[in-house]
Amino acid sequence: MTQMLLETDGLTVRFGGHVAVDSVSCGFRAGELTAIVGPNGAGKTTYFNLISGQVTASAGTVRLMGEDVTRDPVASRCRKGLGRAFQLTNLFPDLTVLENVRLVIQARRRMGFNLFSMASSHTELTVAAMAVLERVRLHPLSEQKVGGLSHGNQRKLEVAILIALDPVVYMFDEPTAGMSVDEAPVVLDLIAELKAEKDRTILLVEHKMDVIRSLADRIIVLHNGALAADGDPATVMASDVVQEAYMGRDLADV
Ligand SMILES: Nc1ncnc2c1ncn2[C@@H]1O[C@H](COP(=O)(O)OP(=O)(O)OP(=O)(O)O)[C@@H](O)[C@H]1O
Repeated sequence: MTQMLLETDGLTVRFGGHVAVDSVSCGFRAGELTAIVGPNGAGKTTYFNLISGQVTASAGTVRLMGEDVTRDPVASRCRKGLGRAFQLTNLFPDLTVLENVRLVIQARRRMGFNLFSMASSHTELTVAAMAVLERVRLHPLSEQKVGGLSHGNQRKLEVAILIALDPVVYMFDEPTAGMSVDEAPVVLDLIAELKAEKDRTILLVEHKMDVIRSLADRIIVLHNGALAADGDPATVMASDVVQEAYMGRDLADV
């Protein structure tokens, strides 16, 4: 059986008396893109926050390649291979697009700053950073300051930074939100390329059905914080649970 890269087991968080994520047990395999769907307030973002470490679990576990990371802070999970697009954008607005990506590659390789100043390593890092920028079609803007980028290009840069980190688990929160119609396909094609690499797993919180249809191998549905459905897209989309959830009726009646 393909290895589970990420697993949550009984993952739960309570905010006061409210259970935002309710005992979610789920495994994510290499080569699989899982869309996480559900109505507003279902717990999708909170589930992502629990996995990436922004929110601490009240109960349950998160395992990354078999290792329990439930108590690890965000940065530690990131080093161990968990990559979430927005959390990584500690972008330096006064540095260029290229410099931002180059710093991430440098940090990943744990090279010292003295090495950075050496011409050979600097050139090698630049080549690697440019290759990443070409993948997101940002290479023509490599010398632009990040602070001056359009919203769509900043989102692309988030994806570039994520690729530069080379995680085993990619987490995307509505990756094309706010992008123009000609910008979105670049990011969606890139996610499809990452999926084709087969040795990663990709989690996608997404509301747009056309995006889900084109990319997802599997859909999980959260409702009131709990796992309401899990399976292949055709079956899940046709299920009562999804039909009812998206029509806003109470799932308790289904
Ligand atoms: N820090 C918090 N403190 C208190 N309640 C919270 C907190 N974070 C989330 N919640 C609540 O948990 C529930 C789940 O919220 P969450 O944002 O995860 O839903 P979602 O499925 O991502 O919704 P949307 O699609 O609107 O983004 C909501 O009722 C929300 O109000």
